[in-house]
Amino acid sequence: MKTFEELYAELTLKSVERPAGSGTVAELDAGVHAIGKKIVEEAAEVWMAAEFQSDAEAAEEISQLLYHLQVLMVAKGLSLEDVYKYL
Ligand SMILES: N=c1c2ncn([C@@H]3O[C@H](COP(=O)(O)OP(=O)(O)OP(=O)(O)O)[C@@H](O)[C@H]3O)c2ncn1[C@@H]1O[C@H](COP(=O)(O)O)[C@@H](O)[C@H]1O
Repeated sequence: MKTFEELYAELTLKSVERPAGSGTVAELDAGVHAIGKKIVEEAAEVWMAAEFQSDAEAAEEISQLLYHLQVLMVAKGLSLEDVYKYL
C-alpha cells in the first residue's frame, strides 16, 4: 500500500530513470492527449463502478483514476503543491 505522495514520488523517479517495462514511461511517451483520453475513460469507469459495482471495485477504479491524474501531472511538470494550493 502507498500514499498519494509516495506514488507521485515513484512516478517522478520513473520519468527520470525511464526503466524498461514501465507503463508510466510508455504513457508519458504517448503524450498529454493520450493521457487525457485515459483519464476520461477511467473517470467513466469510476462513475459506473460507484453506481453499479461493489465498493471494492469502485475503490480500485478510483485508484486507477488517481494514478492517471498523477501521470498527467508528471507529464505537465505539475507538482503536488501546484495542485494542493487549490484544495
Ligand atoms: N497504480 C498504478 C496504476 N493504476 C492503473 N494503472 C494502469 O492503468 C491500467 C488500468 O486501466 P484499465 O482498467 O483501462 O485496464 P486496461 O484496459 O487493461 O488498460 P490498458 O493498459 O489496456 O490501457 C493498468 O493496466 C495499468 O497500466 C497503473 N499503472 C501503474 N500503477 C503504479 O504505478 C507505479 C509505476 O508503475 P510502472 O510505471 O508500470 O512501473 C507502480 O507502483 C504501479 O503500482
